[in-house]
Amino acid sequence: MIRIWKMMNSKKIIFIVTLIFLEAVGFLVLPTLAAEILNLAAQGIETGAVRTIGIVMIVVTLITIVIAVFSTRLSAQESQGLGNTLRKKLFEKIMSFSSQELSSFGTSTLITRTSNDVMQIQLVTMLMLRLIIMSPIVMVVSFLFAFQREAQLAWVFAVTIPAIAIGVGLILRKASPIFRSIQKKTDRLNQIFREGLTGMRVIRAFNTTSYEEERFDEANQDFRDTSIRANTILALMLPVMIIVMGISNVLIFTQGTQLISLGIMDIGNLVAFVQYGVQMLISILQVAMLFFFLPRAEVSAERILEVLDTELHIRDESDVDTLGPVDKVNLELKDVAFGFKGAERDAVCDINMNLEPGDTLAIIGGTGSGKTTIANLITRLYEATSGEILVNGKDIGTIKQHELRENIGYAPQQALLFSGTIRSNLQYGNPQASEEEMWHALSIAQADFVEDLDRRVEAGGRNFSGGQRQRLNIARAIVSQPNIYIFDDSFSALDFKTDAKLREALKPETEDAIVIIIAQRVNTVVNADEILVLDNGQIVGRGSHEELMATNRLYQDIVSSQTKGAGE
Ligand SMILES: Nc1ncnc2c1ncn2[C@@H]1O[C@H](COP(=O)(O)OP(=O)(O)OP(=O)(O)O)[C@@H](O)[C@H]1O
Repeated sequence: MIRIWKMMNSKKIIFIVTLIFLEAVGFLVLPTLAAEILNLAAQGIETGAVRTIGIVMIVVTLITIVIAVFSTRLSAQESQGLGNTLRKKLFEKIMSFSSQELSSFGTSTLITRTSNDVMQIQLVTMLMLRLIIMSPIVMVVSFLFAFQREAQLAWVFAVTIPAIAIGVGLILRKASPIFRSIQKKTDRLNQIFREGLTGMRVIRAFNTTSYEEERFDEANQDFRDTSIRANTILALMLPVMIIVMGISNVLIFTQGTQLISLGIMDIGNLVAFVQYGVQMLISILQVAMLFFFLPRAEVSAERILEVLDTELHIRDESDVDTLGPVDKVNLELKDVAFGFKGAERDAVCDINMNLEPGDTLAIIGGTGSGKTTIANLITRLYEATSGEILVNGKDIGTIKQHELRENIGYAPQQALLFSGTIRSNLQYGNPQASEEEMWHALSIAQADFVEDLDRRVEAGGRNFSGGQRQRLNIARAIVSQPNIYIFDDSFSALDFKTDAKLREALKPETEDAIVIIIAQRVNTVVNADEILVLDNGQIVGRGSHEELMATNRLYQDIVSSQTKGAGE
């Protein structure tokens, strides 16, 4: 928590503390002034002095109110600002995560950490700035004022303060672990809710809606019961406070009236003393309240720092090399292998290829044979476990990730669009793309369904069909005019005719570029300069369509299974 608080502007915090100090002194001076009025009135002293003190009280109150409003506003600004900084840092960090880090956390918890956990920190920071700073000041100043008013009654605090401290301490001990667990339960609730939302179609198709509802109800009830338990314990604070205040007042009044009857004490001082006593007890209670929220915020802080401290698996080294502004590149993979953490065998191994500008390479293979993994290795979304991937002779691990990816136009297997417009989606590929370039890319991608670049795109592109999304993804890759095109199963939803037309239109566009086409369909790969046949992560055949037809058993099987399928 301290590490997170250190992210705040220390000068502003000092300023806020000063304002809060003035605010506390302002409010606490009032009982003393009121006591003076009562004392003067009891002694029958002329009204002029009483009026002067009254005016001073009004002025002090007004100034204190202005300070209070100002300091509350600044505290809110600072705590909101901290939330803002945390969300920004988290977002930037998560955006730099590789697939490995993303899957090790999971999407739900990352969302909870960026939203709910940050809100907990904001809340506690606001409380901290107001209560934790205000309360000790109020306690000390109240004690000093009370002591100055009547030193002989100050012993009452020796009874009441330990009593409230013990009561609050016991309650805290019981409640803290419960508050800690609430955060974990929030996570679980979010996870189930998210799974339910994203998997809604599958849930309906498999008729498992009631099972999902039960799962959600269980987590929801668990969350509710824990929250009720925590709040029930929290509610004990009030009776503790009332009892201790009652005891405090009885002691002060019985002792105070004796002192008054003995002529040692004035009536005004007794009233002021009672008010200071109440202020002190309220301050203790306020600090205690903060301790209720603190364990939850502490857990939130740990969870946020866990994300921020995650060591990036793939990152730019400090002495990064540069490709420079190039309009042609060659790409070489030398004995590349990659295995997922914990997997029994490598997802791909012994991958070799050497591609020059203008080359078209196709990769074909069954499900899970490692095609997408190769694309992810070239784009450096995965880091090769061994071997080298070279662009213009430079290892991609030594080039800035941003620069590497500037040279790659990638149409992923799961065509993804962002909420916005078709224009904004195409500009993801190239922010400077002109209207003409965008229409040109759309026409190559055979996206003839687009009539308006400003047509709305819903989140994930859900208002487009799978095939339309694919074509827009292809157009986005073309708009970026890269030196390396990677189409990962991007033509699978296109009919044979459109697939052929698209590849034909793409040819003049990619004369100086490397094109890698990943596909399961023979028609899509048949014209490539070279076809790699992948099986279980290994290249089991390479050559042109004709060469493979003559020599490669697996390729022959794929072709015959597809021609049979087409003939049926
Ligand atoms: N995140 C992951 N964690 C662990 N293993 C994975 C992960 N992603 C893929 N794999 C495994 O790696 C292997 C290669 O997967 P890859 O996605 O490259 O196959 P693919 O040839 O593209 O398949 P498809 O044509 O079905 O998309 C598969 O055996 C798969 O189970």
